Amino acid sequence: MSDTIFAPATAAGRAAVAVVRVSGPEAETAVRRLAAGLPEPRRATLQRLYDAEGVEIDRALVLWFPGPASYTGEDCAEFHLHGGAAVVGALIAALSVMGLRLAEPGEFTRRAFEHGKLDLAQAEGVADLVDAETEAQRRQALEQLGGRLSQVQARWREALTEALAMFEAAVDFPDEEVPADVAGRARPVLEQLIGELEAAAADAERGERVREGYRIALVGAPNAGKSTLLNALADREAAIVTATPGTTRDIIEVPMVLGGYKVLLADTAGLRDTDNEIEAEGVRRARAWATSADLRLWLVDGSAEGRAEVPRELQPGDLCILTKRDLPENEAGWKAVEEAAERRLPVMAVTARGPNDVAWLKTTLTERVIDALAGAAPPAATRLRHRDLLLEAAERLRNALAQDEALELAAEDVRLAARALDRITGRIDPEAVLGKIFATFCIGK
Ligand SMILES: Nc1nc2c(c(=O)[nH]1)N(C=O)[C@@H](CNc1ccc(C(=O)N[C@@H](CCC(=O)O)C(=O)O)cc1)CN2
Repeated sequence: MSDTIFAPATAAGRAAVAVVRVSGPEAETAVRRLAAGLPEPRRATLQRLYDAEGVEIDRALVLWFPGPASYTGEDCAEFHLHGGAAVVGALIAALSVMGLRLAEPGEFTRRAFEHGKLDLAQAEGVADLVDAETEAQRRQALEQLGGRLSQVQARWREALTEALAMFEAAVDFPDEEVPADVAGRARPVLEQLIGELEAAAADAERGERVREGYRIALVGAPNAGKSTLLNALADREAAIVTATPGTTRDIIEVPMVLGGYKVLLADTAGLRDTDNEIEAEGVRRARAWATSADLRLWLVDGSAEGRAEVPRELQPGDLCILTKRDLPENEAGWKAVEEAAERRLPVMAVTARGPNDVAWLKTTLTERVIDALAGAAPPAATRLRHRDLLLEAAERLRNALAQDEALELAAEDVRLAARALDRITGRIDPEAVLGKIFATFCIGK
């Protein structure tokens, strides 16, 4: 199998221009065979491309990036073709005939990682940037690609290396001139680090929300007006609306963008006891979605008789929305206001028929999303993978501190914490530890 890969870099479909990329040792040969010659490095050159039979494929812009100064670190070439599917197909066929192979997903970036052009966190930034649909996602991904997480990781890693050097010096050279209170000196360093790691792990949740969407659940009794409000907020008929209670059974998730952030708004089955197996499953799913959501809107038909049950999923900071404000307010509305006051939930009375009400609610939701996700700076950690590794590192350091006099065991815990941090950027550097010992303590001579 060839070590030289190719792939369309642009999406399939009708487009003015399509880009096909090639990376690997055969890239130069491929360009020479297809075009009249090798263009000057990194300079777009208009060339006629021919297949092995001498049939013209296209008049294209060809770019030549000799390694290692290329995206992947290998010899790379790009063909900027006319966007037709047949044009792309003809070039791909010609490259295949030469023995090059179609790249696997992410393989160009993987090669960039393997050649040290990017670390793992930056590679994730590339993936997130390609997926970015909102401004917030774009900013966050660009920070990660730019090495924000890598830089904080390097700072933590440095502190750990120093702490480890102290422990290892005390273990390996007990008779030398090592400061006797080595563990004592390492303690405040590790304590501070644990705090920073745990704070970054908590902040990673913000990063995950930016990537995946802030989740808002519409909950309440059947016929409270959840689907109508969802449609009004989404500005399209996403959910079926009928007068029959229990119409919505599955969860209807509508992606929206509020204030530059991705939001998932979910209409859920009306909460009630039911013998209908399908509806009961819908209620179970509604409760689960609502529990894990970032914000719940408790909808109550303010014009109804009786008293609406308070969903047990409600949390502090949720909103109570009285619907059908265009109808005369009734007992259900008054009772809900009382319940909301008791729980200190803000109340808004709206009608989905009134565009101003819908706009006002949207503004309120936008403020909530911004409050939750826009910090002073974008989060450094942005994925569950980062969060897990940060928490693992913090946990190892807590163990290290609990080792007390057992320096060897403490050193091992610190080493495991370092390994967890290394996995964030995907690199391991044990040489650095030894280097630090001799640099800081001048032992051995
Ligand atoms: N046509 C095209 N546009 C693209 C890309 C691409 O590969 N091709 N990119 C791909 O995702 C992004 C740009 N990222 C790139 C990152 C590094 C290098 C590169 O050649 N790096 C070399 C040289 C750096 C320099 O001279 O400044 C290196 O790192 O050594 C190229 C593109 C977005 N736009």
